[in-house]
Formats: sequence, C-alpha cells, structure tokens
Amino acid sequence: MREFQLYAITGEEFHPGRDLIEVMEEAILGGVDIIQLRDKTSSKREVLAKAKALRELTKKHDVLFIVNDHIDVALAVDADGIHVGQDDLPLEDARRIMGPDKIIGISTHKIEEAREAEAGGADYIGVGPIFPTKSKVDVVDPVTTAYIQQVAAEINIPFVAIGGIKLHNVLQVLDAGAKSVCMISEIVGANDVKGVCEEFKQILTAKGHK
Ligand SMILES: Cc1ncc(COP(=O)(O)OP(=O)(O)O)c(N)n1
Ligand SMILES: Cc1nc(C(=O)O)sc1CCOP(=O)(O)O
Ligand SMILES: [Mg+2]
Repeated sequence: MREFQLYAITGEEFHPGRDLIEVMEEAILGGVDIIQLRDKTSSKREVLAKAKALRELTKKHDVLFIVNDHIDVALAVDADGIHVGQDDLPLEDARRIMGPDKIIGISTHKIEEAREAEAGGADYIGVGPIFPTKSKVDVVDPVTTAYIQQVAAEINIPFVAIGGIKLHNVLQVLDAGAKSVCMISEIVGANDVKGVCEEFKQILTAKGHK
C-alpha cells in the first residue's frame, strides 16, 4: 500500500452551501494524500454518485480514494479501498469481496482489536477516538494518546490516528508515535480548507513525516 500521512474524511454537514467536490479538491491541493467518502444519510444512489465524482477527482490528482462502509460502492467505482469498523463487514469477508490488491482499513479502539486486524491482514488501522469528537454519533470514549503509544510499540502495519484531532493538539498525537493523522471537522469545516491542510502538512514535515 502506498504510504499516506494526511487523511481527510468527507463531512458535508460541516460545509453547508459548499460543494463536496470543491471542498475535497481544496483539501487535496493543500496536501491531503488520501480521501474517504463517509456519508451516513444519503441513499445508496446518492452515495454512488458522490463516489464516482470523488473517484474522478482523486484519479486526476493521484490521491488514494477509500469508501466508508459501502463495499458495493467501493467496487462499483473501483476505489482504492474500503474502511470498515468493528460492527461492519468482517475483515475476512471484506477481503474475499475486495480481492488481495485493494486497501482494507479497520477502526480499532483497543490493542486486542489492533492485533486482530493485523493478524487478519488489514492494510491499515484507524486508532481512535484520541480526543472527544462530535463528528460520530456512536463513538466510544476517547482512547487518549496512550493507545497511540501502545499501537506504535506493538503493531507493524500502518495506523492513522483519528478523533478530535485539531491543529492545536496534533503535536500531542505525533509525539505519541503517530505518523498519519485523519480529520473530518478540522479540515472540511474550515473556512480555508487548503490553508488548514497546508498547516497540517508543515507540522507533519517538521516531524519528519513527509
Ligand atoms: C480512518 C478511519 N478510522 C475510523 C473510522 C470509523 O469507522 P467506523 O468505526 O466504521 O465508524 P463510521 O465511520 O462508519 O461511523 C473511519 N471511518 N475512518
Ligand atoms: C469517523 C470517526 N471514527 C472515529 C474512531 O475513533 O473510529 S472518530 C471519528 C470522527 C472524526 O471526526 P473529527 O475529526 O471531526 O473529530
Ligand atoms: Mg463503519
């Protein structure tokens, strides 16, 4: 799997009146190297239409494209991969459907889940929520940067920290051992989406994570 450092997830509720593709293109121009389509409310047809548009955008800019939850949509648009949580399609089934070459990311909230994901052949894991977040309704309690330290010490596949990460606290996340960070609201809810991504990129680069 190609390496990534700055991961943006869509969240249209954070930019009312602004076009999804326009916002995500700004994020890409600011340095995001992987995008996930996450849409909890639209119909399957609508999700598919958004996925098609984001696939075109990410191809144009040579950025990875992941679909959250909807494996059929991921396959239909030839996304680079799928992200699944602990209550979604199990890894074994996701792998069988997606094939060996697609990226499968799994959310984890404790080290046992991280171990299981690694042993099961996940390409990367999500590690979170690090801080409190309002972007996910059914979220577990914050796992804190202590969980990042645990994963960094023990797990050998790439991991991305997620949940409540902002410009003002991202250094805590990197200092705990994360090399990749993932945000919804801090990126797509910004007035200057490109500018925020450039700031994250600068912080990552200063820490040696290009
Ligand atoms: C990179 C990344 N990490 C974690 C999640 C959360 O996935 P999940 O637990 O399935 O929750 P929903 O996003 O589906 O509400 C994610 N999407 N991306
Ligand atoms: C989608 C999601 N998954 C999480 C997890 O911990 O698995 S936290 C989260 C929401 C992240 O949004 P924000 O950057 O706005 O806090
Ligand atoms: Mg999910």
